[in-house]
Parts: sequence; C-alpha cells; structure tokens
Amino acid sequence: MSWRNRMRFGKKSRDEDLEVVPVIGKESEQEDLLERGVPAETWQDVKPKSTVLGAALMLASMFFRDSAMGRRAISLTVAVLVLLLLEIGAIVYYSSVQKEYMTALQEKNIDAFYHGLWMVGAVIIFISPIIALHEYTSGMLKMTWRASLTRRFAGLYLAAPGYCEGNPFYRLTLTGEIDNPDQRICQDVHEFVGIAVHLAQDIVRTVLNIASFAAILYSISPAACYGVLVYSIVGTIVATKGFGPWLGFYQLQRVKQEAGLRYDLIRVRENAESVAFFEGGEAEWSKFNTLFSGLLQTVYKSVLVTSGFGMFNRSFHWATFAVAPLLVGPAYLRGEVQFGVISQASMAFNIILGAMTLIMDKLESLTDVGVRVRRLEDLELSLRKCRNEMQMSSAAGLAGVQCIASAEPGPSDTAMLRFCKVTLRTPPRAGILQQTLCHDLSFELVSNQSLLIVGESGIGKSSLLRAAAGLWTDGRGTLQLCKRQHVFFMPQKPYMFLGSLRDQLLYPHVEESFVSNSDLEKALRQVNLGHLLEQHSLSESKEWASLLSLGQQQRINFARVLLRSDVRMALIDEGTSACDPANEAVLYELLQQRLCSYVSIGHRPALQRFHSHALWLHKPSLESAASACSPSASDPTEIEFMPMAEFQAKNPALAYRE
Ligand SMILES: Nc1ncnc2c1ncn2[C@@H]1O[C@H](COP(=O)(O)OP(=O)(O)OP(=O)(O)O)[C@@H](O)[C@H]1O
Repeated sequence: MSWRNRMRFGKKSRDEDLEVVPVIGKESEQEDLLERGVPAETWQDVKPKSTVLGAALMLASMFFRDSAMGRRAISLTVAVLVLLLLEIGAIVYYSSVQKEYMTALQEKNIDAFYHGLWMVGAVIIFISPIIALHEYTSGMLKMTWRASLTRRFAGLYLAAPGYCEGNPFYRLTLTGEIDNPDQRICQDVHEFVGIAVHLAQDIVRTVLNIASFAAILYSISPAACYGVLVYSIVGTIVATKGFGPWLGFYQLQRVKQEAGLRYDLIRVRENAESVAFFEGGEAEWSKFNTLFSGLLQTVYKSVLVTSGFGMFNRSFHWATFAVAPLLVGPAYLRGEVQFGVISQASMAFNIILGAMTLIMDKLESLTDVGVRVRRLEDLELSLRKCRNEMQMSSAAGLAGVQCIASAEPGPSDTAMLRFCKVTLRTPPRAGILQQTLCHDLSFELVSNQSLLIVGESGIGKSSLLRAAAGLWTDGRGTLQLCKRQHVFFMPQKPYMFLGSLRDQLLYPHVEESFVSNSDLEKALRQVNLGHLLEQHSLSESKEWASLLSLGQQQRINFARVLLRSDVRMALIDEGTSACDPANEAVLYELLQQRLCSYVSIGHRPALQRFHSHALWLHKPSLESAASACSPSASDPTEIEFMPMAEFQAKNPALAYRE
C-alpha cells in the first residue's frame, strides 16, 4: 500500500477513533487541509509521481534553483553549450576541408593537396584545446550537480540545519518506505548525474549535427538525406519498442537485487560477533547464495536481451556502410560530382545517422538513467513527506501525540514529564497492523522524583520512552517534557561515534572545545573508566564500538551526561543492563546528584532503590494467568503509576530485597 493510499485524511483508522496523517496531492484533500487551517507551506510541495522525464527535469531544476550553486550551474551549462557549438562548428568545417583534400588527391593537384594537409593540421590544433576545455567544464558540471544533489538529499535525510527538523533517517527506517537511502544518496546520484550530463550533450549535439549535416547532405543528394531520415526513424522505433521495456525491467531488477545483496553483507559486518558466536557463516553463505543466484538470473536474462539488441544495433549500422556511396556513386561515375563529394556525403550520412539513432544507441544508458531517476524521485518524495509530516505534527489541532516543552526545570515540583490522556500506537508500516500500546495514559513526574518503568518484555516500555522523546507520535493526547537540550537519552546499546575518545565523551556536541581535558578525565574516572586513559589518549581515534565492552560503552554514556551542564533529566532504556551491580549503583548515585529527575526501564529489582515511583505495565489477566491460561497479546495493557513502596507492596514477588 502506498503512503498516499495508507493515509486518508479525515477517515478513521480501522479500530480506533484516531485521525491519521493527511494525504497530500489531491485537490479535495488539499481543500480539506485548508479548511482545517493546516499551513499550506507544510504540504504544498508534495506532488504525485511524474513521468521519468518530468522527474529528471525536477532533479535538474533542483540543481539550477540551488541557492548556493544555482549561479555556478548556469555558468557551467552555458560554457559547456558554447564549447559544444565550437566543436560542432569545427567538425562541419573539417568535412569541407576533407572534401578539398580528397579531391586534390584524385586530381593529383600537389599544391591543393599540401594546402589541404595544412588545413587539417590547423583544424586539429584549433579543436584540441576546445575539446580539453569542453571535457573539463563538463566534468565540473557533473561534479557541481552531484555536490548539489548529494548535499540536498543528505541534508534532508540527516536533518541538517536549514533542510529539515527531527529525525527523517529514523522515520524512513520505521516506515520502511524506501530501501537503501544510503545507496541512493551516494551511488544513484553519482550514476544519474554522469549519464544525464552526457545524454544532455548528446541530445544538443544531435540536434546541431542534424541541422548542419542535413543541409550538406541535401545539397549533395536529397534522396540520401530522406533515406537516412526514414532509415534511422524506423530503426529507433523497432529498438525502443522491441528492446527498451525489457532492458528497463531487468535494469531495475538488477539495481534492487544488488542493493539487497549489499545490505545482506552490511548486516553480517554489523553483527559480526553474534554471527561468529553462532558460527552462522554457513547460514549467511546460503542466504547470500540464494540472493546472488537471483541476481545472476536477472543478469543472465539481461545479457540475452542485450545480445539481441546488440545484434540488431550493429547489423543496422553495418548495413549503412554501403548506402552513402550507393546514393552518390552514380553521380560521380557520370562525372557530375567530384570524388571528394563521396567521402563528404559518407561523413554527413554517418553523422546524421548517428544523431538520428541516438535513442537506439543509448538505449541502455537511457534505461539506466530512468531507473536512477525513479529511485531518486522516490527518495525526494519520501524525504519531503517526512519533512512535511514533522512540520504538520507541530501544527496545532492535528492528530498525533503532541509533545510540548514544559517550564524550565526548577528545584522542586516542576513538572519534568507529564502524560495527559496519551494513547500511543506503533508507527504505521506497510503490511503491518498497528498496535495500541496504551490508552488514555495520564501521570506526572515532578523534579526530584524518578520513575522506573516495569513490565514484561514486549509490553511497550521502550515505546513510552520513544513517545516521550518525540520519536513515536502515532496516537493522541499531550505529552509534556522539559526542553530537548535538558534531556539526555540513554539506550541499552549506546551509539559510539566514529572519532576520538574526546569525541565519544562530548557526543553529540563534538565541536565543543571549552570542555577541558581534566574535566573529561574526571568524568571517565567517575564512571570507573579511568584505566582507559592509561591505554589511550583523549585524541586517539579508534573503532570504539568494537574496542569497548557493552558495559564500558554504557558507562561512557553516563560520562556524557556528567559533562553536560545543561542536562536536567535522563531517559534510560536498560542503560545499565550490561554493568555489574556495583557499577550500576555508582552510576545511579551520580545521576541522583546531578539531575533533577530521570526515567529508567529495567528488569533488575535492584534498580528499585534508585527510583521514587514506578510505572507498572501489565495485562489485566496477569493474576488469573497463574491458575488459568497466560495473558493474550490482544488484551489491553493496564498501566499504573504509583510510589515505589506501593509497587513493592503490591508485587512482593518482584520487590527488591537487600
Ligand atoms: N519499529 C516498530 N514498528 C512496529 N512495532 C514495533 C516496533 N518496535 C517495537 N514494536 C512493537 O511494539 C511493542 C512494544 O515494544 P517495546 O520495544 O516498547 O517493548 P518493551 O516492553 O520495551 O520490550 P523489552 O522489555 O523486551 O525491551 C512490541 O510488541 C513490538 O513488537
């Protein structure tokens, strides 16, 4: 199901009275949006898909309208066109020089022969620097276009300042809307720009060649001129209709399968340790082999089509070798034209034929560029949609969990986290039914309070933190949290930045230079990682994710909090699960001294002593489950907010004992 079908504005979702995100692109829906007061700038630039040519023009217009590179784009394009014109002018002139030269040979005119030879040399000397300059500007045009498109896509994907807000890379991963955005940004842009610049020049060259050489050929032989036009048009129609669709189909299949194969190997690299523990190399090899065999089958079919196309294309061109002399030869034999006219006519004939059969010759490039254009268009539409959804989710009165910032955290009684009638659902994803994780959940955590979220695995604990962090917004209700810069998120597997130890500790503010080395060292010692300083300097760049144990990485994450003076609150999703109890206690004691509040998720009862409150997620049939059947996944989850002592009294089996 496409996003347009999935998201119907104003319609109710299947099992809830929740409104879902608007569809954009149809007039009636746009009117609906207007009536509801949704700002037009948040939806107007998402349009339904266009043709391949339309999409290619969209990618070109993005380049020319680029505020940073637009002027450069225009100057380079003009320069390329002027140089192309000069090159074609020189070729036209060269054809007349060739005629004189050949005629001089036939007439045994020594002076004219040497003059012709000089002229050939002069044309070559004139054209050589033009060709070099043309290649250079054309290369610069490709480079600039690639830089512009790559920056735009990467900016939208990674939410660079001025491009987008929020976490589009996360949203695209959640919805699974498009595959391999990384490959599209790096490889497809490169391929598209390379082919498009060449094709555009070929088209201009074609038009100019046809215009200049058709006149020459017509003056020699109108029959030859009409002959070449009819011959090339018929050839082009046969090639595009007979081979074009198949070439395009297999090209698209191949690109998709190659992306899947690459992704499979990336997953093995990312999970190398787990795969090695399982000795899973053989299973991975067998999966790789299945995928690779699929790819080879596609390549094989594509080779069959390409061979057929190659046979047609070459036979078509070979058949033309005799055509020009055939058309002009009789006039020469009758003495009506000079001998040089035959070679000039042949040259003109072949140039026009080459121009007229451009589509046929470039059919493979055209299908390839078509595939890249479609993939880039999909990426552009998905990224724009992401951006618009994020803008819309911040527009008042729209569906979704609204996240609002609470007042500056104060010493006591300031609301640090407030859920107000929050109903949360898992994110929409094609082919997967959305789950409702909580219904009308309300509670409030104030400063100097801390919350432990407990419940069975898969019940929705992490999802509540994702909602609090503004990552999951599907549902309704209001969620209040202190400003983002005061909140720090600590996942079970912390993200290790590629950089120095200093960068690790300062992440995500790696540019901050005012934190002294002694502060960094102190933070490391506080989390019992002082020994790292004996083995590594702060400026040393290493592959930290594979060098440090998970427990050490979790302690690095706690050191990050200690170094941030603006952090008031932490959201900790099993953030100490890999630490020993002694280290866990040290880390929580540090948090208690440093922060106004924190929310943790954890299964260990020992965590209870570091939290004032509990949020208990459970199925209502939990008690009866002991005597009867186990709770069903479809039962609504009950969620209770209470002081820790009350939770322990209610759940003596789960309570922590010294
Ligand atoms: N990206 C996702 N898209 C759709 N559903 C998801 C996604 N991630 C998790 N879920 C579903 O949401 C439900 C709650 O998941 P969540 O991660 O919040 O559980 P949890 O209580 O934190 O589990 P655990 O203790 O095992 O970490 C699960 O049923 C899971 O299948």
